[in-house]
Amino acid sequence: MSVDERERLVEATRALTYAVAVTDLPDEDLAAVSEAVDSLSRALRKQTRKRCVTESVTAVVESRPVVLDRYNPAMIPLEVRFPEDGTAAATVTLNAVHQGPTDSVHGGVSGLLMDNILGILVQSKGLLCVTGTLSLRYRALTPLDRPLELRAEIVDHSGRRVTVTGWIECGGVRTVEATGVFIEVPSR
Ligand SMILES: CCCCCCCCCCCCCCCC(=O)SCCNC(=O)CCNC(=O)[C@H](O)C(C)(C)COP(=O)(O)OP(=O)(O)OC[C@H]1O[C@@H](n2cnc3c(N)ncnc32)[C@H](O)[C@@H]1OP(=O)(O)O
Repeated sequence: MSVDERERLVEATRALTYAVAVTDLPDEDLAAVSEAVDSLSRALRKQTRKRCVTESVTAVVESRPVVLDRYNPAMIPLEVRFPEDGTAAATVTLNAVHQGPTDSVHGGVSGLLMDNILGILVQSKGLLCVTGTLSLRYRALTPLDRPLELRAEIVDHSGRRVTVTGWIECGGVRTVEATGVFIEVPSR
């Protein structure tokens, strides 16, 4: 399967996940759809690999946007830009699939987004790190179906510890603040 065809399949699968989450069809119609989905799963599993396709960490170059989790339908694809001020930025809109409180983003999903944008910023500086500690402050509910602005900036680098802060804003309102301590690890 070419990479573009894989991306198309992943996008179609995300659309299916959304449709499953919000469908209001009666049970008798759902039974037929379930059979069709089972049949697609069987077709795909005729040939498998052990892990999801991922981009190489070394492919991350600051100043060139990267797309995280492009090929994993269970994750949120995130196109990250690297502005000249040394930060990382991304815009994403989430839907019912990622709901926590009514009409709002699940707090764990916000944590995932923060970990990813903080982590990719560190990676973009050529520092191979894992997340040591991630702290989150939820200042307000983060809405679904509206563009969210994500940002990250490095505030300290001492020894193997890189400290990064970040936030999520919607319509100028900051809803989540994060601080991550990333620890440099030897390249594997
Ligand atoms: C083109 C497209 C390309 C795409 C390409 C994508 C690839 C790019 C994706 C990037 C976006 C992903 C971002 C997700 C990133 C994860 O999700 S990583 C997964 C979650 N994290 C983990 O699983 C980490 C598990 N923990 C560990 O492996 C180890 O505990 C650690 C963190 C390596 C530390 O162990 P260690 O090496 O034995 O460290 P140790 O000697 O005890 O301490 C070293 C220093 O770190 C400090 N430290 C140790 N642990 C901690 C801690 N937990 N908290 C704070 N400080 C700590 C110590 O205080 C010490 O500090 P100094 O005294 O040197 O100042």
